[in-house]
Amino acid sequence: MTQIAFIGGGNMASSIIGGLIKQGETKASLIHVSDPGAEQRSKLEKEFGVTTHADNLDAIAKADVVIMAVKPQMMKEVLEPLQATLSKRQPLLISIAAGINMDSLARWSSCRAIVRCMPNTPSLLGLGATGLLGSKDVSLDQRNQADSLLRAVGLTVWVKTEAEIDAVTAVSGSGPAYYFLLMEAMIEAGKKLGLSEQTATKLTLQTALGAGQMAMQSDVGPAELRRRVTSPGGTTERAIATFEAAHMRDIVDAALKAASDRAAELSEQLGKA
Ligand SMILES: NC(=O)C1=CN([C@@H]2O[C@H](COP(=O)(O)OP(=O)(O)OC[C@H]3O[C@@H](n4cnc5c(N)ncnc54)[C@H](OP(=O)(O)O)[C@@H]3O)[C@@H](O)[C@H]2O)C=CC1
Ligand SMILES: O=C(O)[C@@H]1CCC=N1
Repeated sequence: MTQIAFIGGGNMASSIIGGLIKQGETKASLIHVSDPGAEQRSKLEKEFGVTTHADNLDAIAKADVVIMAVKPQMMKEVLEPLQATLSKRQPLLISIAAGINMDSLARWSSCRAIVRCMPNTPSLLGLGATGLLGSKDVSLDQRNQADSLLRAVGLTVWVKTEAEIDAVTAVSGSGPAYYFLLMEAMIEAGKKLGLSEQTATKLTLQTALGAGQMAMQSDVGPAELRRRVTSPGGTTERAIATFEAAHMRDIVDAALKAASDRAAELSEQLGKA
């Protein structure tokens, strides 16, 4: 049975661990997590029943799959002390870090089989979206292993280049935050129009859920679904005209370009180390 080590047990690791266990993809007893925070370790143990370690080497001792879930800025200093062990054991190394390229991961870990992936936090609910990219030495079995781990927590999409991983980061890795921002803004606007915070929140969240489900289940695209809400001469038309006049599409375009550029910039800066 596949033993999985998570190096770093923060937000994204917790979302994936929670998803894996809830979806029954793996048993908690097969998951080892290392994190420097004693409080964080105890939270992970209580919440998910996984085994935790303060020392990263203890977490990877028997791992078949090592999932690197530390901040990009920490990756080099976390991987290098593990290099001798990783080089000897050659587990499948999966990195979820934004902006750390294959070349850096290979240099710092000495692993041959590497999968770079970009998940997102709704993985916790089994509703994640993950883009994956395999190194040339990843076997078909290892690709399938990475795919089934991430598929257990949502949708998976394989891409062919690191630039595409940066684009995935901009669209779906960071994406939940954009929707949360829109929700925050709608709640505030609803309050200004006289709704209580509780009512504005309930309506906003249910509308987001409904719109998402409808877009997923519909045989027509978002543009047509939007058109069906927009009665000629009605209320939606005025709201949409206001968004368009404020160049909302240009704002979204610029925001996603900024996220993707930042991933490439991190890759360049941190890869030099
Ligand atoms: N959050 C998200 O939505 C997404 C994040 N990612 C990627 O996931 C990675 C983690 O991000 P996120 O979960 O948000 O960040 P967090 O800060 O929540 O998690 C990182 C964890 O790593 C721990 N850590 C720090 N130093 C070490 C070390 N030496 N050894 C082991 N663990 C260590 C941190 O502990 P402490 O806090 O005590 O320093 C923290 O608990 C990043 O690379 C990010 O790019 C990818 C997709 C989406
Ligand atoms: O903000 C970040 O850098 C990470 C990567 C994608 C989502 N969170």
